[in-house]
Amino acid sequence: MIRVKDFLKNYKSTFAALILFTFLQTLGTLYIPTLKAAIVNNGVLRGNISYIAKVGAIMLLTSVLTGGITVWITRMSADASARISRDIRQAVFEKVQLFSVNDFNKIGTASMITRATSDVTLIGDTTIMFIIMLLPAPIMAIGGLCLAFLKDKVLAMIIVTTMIIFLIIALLMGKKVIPLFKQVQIKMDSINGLFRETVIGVRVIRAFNREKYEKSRVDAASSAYAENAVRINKMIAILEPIAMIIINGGIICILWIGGIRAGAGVMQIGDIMAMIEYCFLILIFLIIGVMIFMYIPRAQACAERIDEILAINPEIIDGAVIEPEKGENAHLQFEHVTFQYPNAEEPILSDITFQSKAGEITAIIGGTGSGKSTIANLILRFFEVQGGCIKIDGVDIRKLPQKVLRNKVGYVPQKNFLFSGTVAENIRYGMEDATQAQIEHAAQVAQAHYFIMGLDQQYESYVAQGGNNLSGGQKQRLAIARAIIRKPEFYIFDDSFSALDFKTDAKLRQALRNEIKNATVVMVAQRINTIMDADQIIVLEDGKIAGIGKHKELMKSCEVYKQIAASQLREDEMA
Ligand SMILES: Nc1ncnc2c1ncn2[C@@H]1O[C@H](COP(=O)(O)OP(=O)(O)OP(=O)(O)O)[C@@H](O)[C@H]1O
Repeated sequence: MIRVKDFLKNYKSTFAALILFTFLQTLGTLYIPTLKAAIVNNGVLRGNISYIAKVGAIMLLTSVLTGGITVWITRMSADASARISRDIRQAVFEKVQLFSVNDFNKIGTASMITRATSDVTLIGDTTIMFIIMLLPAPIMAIGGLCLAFLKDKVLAMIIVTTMIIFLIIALLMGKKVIPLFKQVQIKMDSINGLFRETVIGVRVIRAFNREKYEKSRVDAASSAYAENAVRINKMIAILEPIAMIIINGGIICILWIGGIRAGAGVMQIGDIMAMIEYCFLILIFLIIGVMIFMYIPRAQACAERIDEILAINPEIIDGAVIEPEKGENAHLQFEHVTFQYPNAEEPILSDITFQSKAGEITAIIGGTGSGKSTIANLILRFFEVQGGCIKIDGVDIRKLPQKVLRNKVGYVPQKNFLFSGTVAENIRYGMEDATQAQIEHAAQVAQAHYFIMGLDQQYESYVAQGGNNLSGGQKQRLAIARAIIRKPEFYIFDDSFSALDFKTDAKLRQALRNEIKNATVVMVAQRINTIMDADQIIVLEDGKIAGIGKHKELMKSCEVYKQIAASQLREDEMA
């Protein structure tokens, strides 16, 4: 199983180069106070101008080199951060493409979005902050202390003491802040979830005047997030002045004891200056390091959340049969299919058996919640059956690669979903290389051409995300055109004509008849009028087949069908 840390391993050589250059940059930074001390001790105090010029030139060169290295490190690390985030995001996206609906439910849509966006960014950013801000801290501390001990052991001990005091305070704070950091992304999940719901459901919220209620829910989630952030920031805000007090305390001690030692002739003025700079550099780098260190558990939590996605073994696995052979077998067969949703107490479908030949229309009708859409979803293998099997040309669909299976199907879902883009792009979604003529033909069959021509920019008119700038019937017709353009072997219309008026419904079915001659059609419907001329009608009741046959047969033999018909048809139509 691939994990987040494996993506970091791909950048081993970049990290090695960054570590090496960070080491050189830190040494360069430390070398400057050493040179300054030499200038003061041997140049300024002795009036040796040529020494000042010589060492000054070395100092200038060191500064330029260190600056150059810093620019390189910043550029390389930003580059690596962006690439790491890209790699992780791509892997998450690829993995998610294999998920069944159940697999999606294990994480939840809102959390999935937070993980694929802000969690990934945070991992990339923290990796880089780790290299350019945290890594120099120990190098600076060890290098700085070595140089300090070489100059004067007593003053070096002052630096050690300030470091220890600072680290104890940082440790105590870390214990409080780190758990708060771990909470941040979880709180972000709930904000994302609520925002998503309120944006998608904005019309219902307004229609029911529930803005206040929704606002209170969003406010509660945002306040929880803000509270957490405020507590973190308060801690960090305290850390900085404390660190400055410790640094300045250390510098005062160095000046005081250094002054006494310089007076006694044990050390020189330049060395005291160098010690002050070492103390300052070590502690500043330690403060930055500690702050970044506190971010690491948050990034770790993000990595664990992404690992959770990458670790999910997709419930639905591809089979190895590439193409079922067409023979004597029915095009579509359901054999004693039983299905139960996860966490449901009872099966939604029990012992469903029927078959359909190429060129036939099989309609499914039944009460709300009787399992009609579930049958459609099972053909597409969005879920796995628990008992029996579904066959295409005699081959169990579990033996087919999902791509092969779904390439055969033109699916019009119950909830029509369109993508942001143009009308033409939305129809072309069914067939990538469709020509304009094919697009227009599909739209004509779907009875969409007329309304498209009435739009401002016709086939180039803009469709908003989810198709929100179109009416229900217009969306439905575009979704039908998107399925028709595929010229598939199977059509699944899941209650796809419900938003159409009777006249358009009839015209569309007439046009479809000619278009789908050799295809197998499964048509879920609520209206008897829509399915009356189907080759076979399956009547579902509580997930079981209550009757199967043509309209006239069912009107005689199936009580459930008769009841549905009686509720929808006039007496003369019933007769
Ligand atoms: N993803 C799911 N998880 C759990 N239960 C589900 C899920 N989808 C549907 N169900 C349940 O399965 C039953 C059948 O749902 P299905 O959508 O197949 O009914 P339907 O006959 O198409 O209904 P309708 O005509 O109202 O669309 C319902 O009781 C529903 O609550």
